[in-house]
Amino acid sequence: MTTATREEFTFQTEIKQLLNILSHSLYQNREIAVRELVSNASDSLNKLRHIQLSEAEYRDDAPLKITLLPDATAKTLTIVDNGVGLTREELIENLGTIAHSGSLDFMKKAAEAKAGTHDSDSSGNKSDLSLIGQFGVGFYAAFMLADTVEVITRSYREETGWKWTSDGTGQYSIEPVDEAPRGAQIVLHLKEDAIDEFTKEYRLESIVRRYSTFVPHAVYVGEKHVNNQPPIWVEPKSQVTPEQYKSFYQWLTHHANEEPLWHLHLSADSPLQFQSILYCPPVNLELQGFGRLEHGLTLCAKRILVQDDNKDLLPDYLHFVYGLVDSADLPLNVSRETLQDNRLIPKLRKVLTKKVLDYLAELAEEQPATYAKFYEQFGMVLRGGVGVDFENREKIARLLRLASSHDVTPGATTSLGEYVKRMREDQTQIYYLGGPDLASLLRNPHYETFRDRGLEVLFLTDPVDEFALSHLQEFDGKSLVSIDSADIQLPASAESPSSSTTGEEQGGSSQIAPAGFDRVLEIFRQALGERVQDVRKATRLATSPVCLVNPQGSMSSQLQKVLSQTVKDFNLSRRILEVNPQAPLIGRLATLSSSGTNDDFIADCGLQLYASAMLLDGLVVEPDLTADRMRKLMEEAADKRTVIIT
Ligand SMILES: Nc1ncnc2c1ncn2[C@@H]1O[C@H](COP(=O)(O)OP(=O)(O)OP(=O)(O)O)[C@@H](O)[C@H]1O
Repeated sequence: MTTATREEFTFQTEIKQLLNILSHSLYQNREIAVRELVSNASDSLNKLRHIQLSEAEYRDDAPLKITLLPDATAKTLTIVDNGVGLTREELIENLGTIAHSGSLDFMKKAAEAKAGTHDSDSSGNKSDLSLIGQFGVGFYAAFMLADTVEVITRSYREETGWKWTSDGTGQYSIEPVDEAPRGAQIVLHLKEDAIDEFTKEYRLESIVRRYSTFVPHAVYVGEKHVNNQPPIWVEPKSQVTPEQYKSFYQWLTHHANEEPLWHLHLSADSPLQFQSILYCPPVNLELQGFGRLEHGLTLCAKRILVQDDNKDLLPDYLHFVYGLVDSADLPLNVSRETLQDNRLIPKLRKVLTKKVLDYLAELAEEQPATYAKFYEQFGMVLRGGVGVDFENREKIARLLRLASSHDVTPGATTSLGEYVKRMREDQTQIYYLGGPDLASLLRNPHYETFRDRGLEVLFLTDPVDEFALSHLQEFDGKSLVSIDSADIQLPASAESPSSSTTGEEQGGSSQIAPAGFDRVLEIFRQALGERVQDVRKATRLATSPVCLVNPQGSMSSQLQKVLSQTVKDFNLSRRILEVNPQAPLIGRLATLSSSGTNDDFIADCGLQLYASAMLLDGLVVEPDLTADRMRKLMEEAADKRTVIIT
């Protein structure tokens, strides 16, 4: 018999806010309250099972189970488990403060939904509140159904129990009780409008089937065992119906009414024994403004849950994959802590990663439309793997989809494999160019010669793709080069349609430079000084007067631009200014250079052409000097026009 008496406590402020949202705004989602309470009961049974495995004194013969007991007369629904239970301190700590991520996450989403920041869900047309059901609301969901909630509990470590009571407004009380079986009974004193629905056994059965079929413990409604299906991941693929795959997905993800984009059912016996079902959701919630999802994979040992959010079983660039992995090679009493040192995990990760990447390659080949949908949603995450997973980078590179000059229809993409198939026989490099959008890339001076010679260029409008390709360096034995770099080698077979654009270095006929061209180069060189590494005759321009080339081995312009915006004190590499002797402006400057009086004007043109070329790469240099020079050049041009008129 305990001597302590009833004590009153006040909820943490965040809980008061949470309770307020729950009891008012989620009427249509309130069946998830049952899911949350069953899930908590299941967690508690998992904890007890783990303790029983390692500590003999807590073992007994009672089967672990969860029971839902509706009582229409008492207007209650009670969820009973014989798990670990809670001590008085645990009641205060766990049910009086928000210390766990699920409820906090929920609060954030609910606040966003209220503010109308998101207006569509995964299917693109329902209210955002349905999305909220995907986040663990936790124990407080009980107040969606109940006016008053009682928790009668006894911890496995104690002889006597406790009763926690609250009406969900601001306070709760705790008092000792003598008679309490081990575990917890959550008694929901149902709200008037919930009594009818949540005291009907058939209704509760259907909720349990919908949300809790795969809970790894027996769930009863009254006397009836409701979730008595075998775990589908241990069944042969041929025995599992599409409906079962779907409901397992919905159970794992909490994404009610959603079908996965694809699933992968794996089974292996040696050298590793495991079964697994992996799923890809149809949409990437991270693209819809939700923060990074941290779900991980569910890990089981011989069908018994070990961890429900293991993030070591797949690399980060596959973190969008949901699923379950069950291995008989894993000891049952393994804990989160000892798992980190378990040598099986890296082995499983290696196999699972390979299987997912192989499956994606197969999907791309056999169901290109589904793969395109997948890539649209998750390509941005996947491609990050090129830079971090050395072992699989070629496999990931094969999965990339990029825009290309081969087909410039907006949205059209190609793969590196397809590019290589279209390459000329004597082409040794894969060409790419980064820029802000397709329209600017098509107008980029560097592209001119490739366009004229019919050489395909990959257009990278997202710097992440460029980072991926620059990490990759090579694909299928061909080096990947940005066409604004000096490392470019054009195939001899790609003779320009007009011999004038074929450069000396490429083995074509040399461009005939007008008299005075060398003098122009000299004046440009002097004017630009340290700004550039060199000024030289262009070998790759058709009509533009100049272009800036990145010296051998340095980063592409686009990457430098991104880094200069993000890295403090980033030094742009000095580039080479290539001057096109065939451009009318350069021809005219060459003629003017015969008289020394035009040197200043030619120097100004050189500086201005350099500033404009940098501008095309999105970089603004010396804005004050550039603006002054522009004004001066315009004044000169205006004066000339005045002379002509008068
Ligand atoms: N039936 C139960 N038996 C024992 N402890 C429980 C039970 N239900 C809840 N708890 C305790 O209360 C805590 C808070 O539960 P709640 O459902 O709000 O969050 P959670 O399950 O920890 O987190 P999340 O919902 O984010 O996964 C749990 O972590 C657990 O310690």
